Amino acid sequence: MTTQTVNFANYVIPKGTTIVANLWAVHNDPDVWDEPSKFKPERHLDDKGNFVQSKHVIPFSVGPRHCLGEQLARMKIFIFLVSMVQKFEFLPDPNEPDLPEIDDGVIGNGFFPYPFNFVANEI
Ligand code: HEM
Repeated sequence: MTTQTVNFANYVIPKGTTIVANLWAVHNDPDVWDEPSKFKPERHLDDKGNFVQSKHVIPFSVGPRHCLGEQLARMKIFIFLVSMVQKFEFLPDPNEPDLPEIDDGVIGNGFFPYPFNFVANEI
């Protein structure tokens, strides 16, 4: 929250305004990412297939107010996803095979895809 009125890039931000960083814009910056709205996990691999960390991927934000729960969240997401893909095969719902576009969704506190159904078959 601004503690005083701020002049920034031709905008006047009044005292007491809550500021939220637009991390979606960072993750979809066409100056950094080739076709940012396309699902291309290989963009994070080098030519030997090793993962390459990028300073432009900041879902937990950066700086003094970055997420305090980052390590816990990363561990939980890893354990959850690995457990799921070890036990299930995920397939599109045959009754609704068209998945929503990856860049189409609802903007709020984050950017969320529209709901869709899928089938999980136990392996
Ligand atoms: C995928 C999961 C999560 C994501 C993507 C995420 C993301 C973020 C982001 C972007 C911020 C900075 C918000 C801002 O601009 O002020 C933040 C702050 C924070 N997060 Fe998370 N978070 C996650 C999970 C968690 C968990 C599991 C915890 C606690 C158990 C947590 C605790 C916090 C706290 C305490 C702050 C405030 C830090 C401060 O203002 O100094 N987060 N988080």
